Amino acid sequence: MAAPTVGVLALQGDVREHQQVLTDLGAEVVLVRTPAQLETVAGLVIPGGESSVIDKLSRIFDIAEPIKKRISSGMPVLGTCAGLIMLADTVLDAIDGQRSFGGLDVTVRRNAFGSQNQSFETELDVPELGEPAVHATFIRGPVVDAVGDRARVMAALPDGRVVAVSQGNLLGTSFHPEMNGETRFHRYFLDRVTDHAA
Ligand SMILES: NC(=O)CC[C@H](N)C(=O)O
Repeated sequence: MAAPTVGVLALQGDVREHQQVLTDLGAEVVLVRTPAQLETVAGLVIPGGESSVIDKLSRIFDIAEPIKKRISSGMPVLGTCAGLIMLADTVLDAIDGQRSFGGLDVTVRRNAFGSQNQSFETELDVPELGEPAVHATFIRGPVVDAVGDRARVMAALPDGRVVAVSQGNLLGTSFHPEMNGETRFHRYFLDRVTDHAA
């Protein structure tokens, strides 16, 4: 089967890191900034960065509504860190007027682990992905404060704080798998893309 064509939302954030992982996994990658580019992709990665900026630019570029429509119609999406915030139905500690695309039945709290210099890395058990544990980098990441009926916890820290969730074709992580040579989340995403296209 031909390699799936997937997009990385390229308004702001660590776009290149995601592009690299996806390309290494054999996907065709389009950097998405316009609704026309969005139409060419079968799935979308929303990178880490600053969610309030991604939100603002997505509205300026008139791509926020088209993304919401694609999410409602089942397009697979992987969001990391700011990307998870953009996927969450409810965002706490949002900057004034900040909106998300939504889709994931969760409430996230921005910057829940403190400031940039409180960034940390840890080994995270993600039962669905098996061994070895995921080496997870947290950089001013959000925490998932509440998980609604439609969403599912994929991973939590030992203290119980939820840091990875999925719902149908949507997957969000508080951390940055794209920064550690971790490919299993992107594989999971690409599998959803292949299944959705079938
Ligand atoms: N590394 C990140 O993506 C940080 C997310 C950022 N704190 C935000 O609110 O969007």
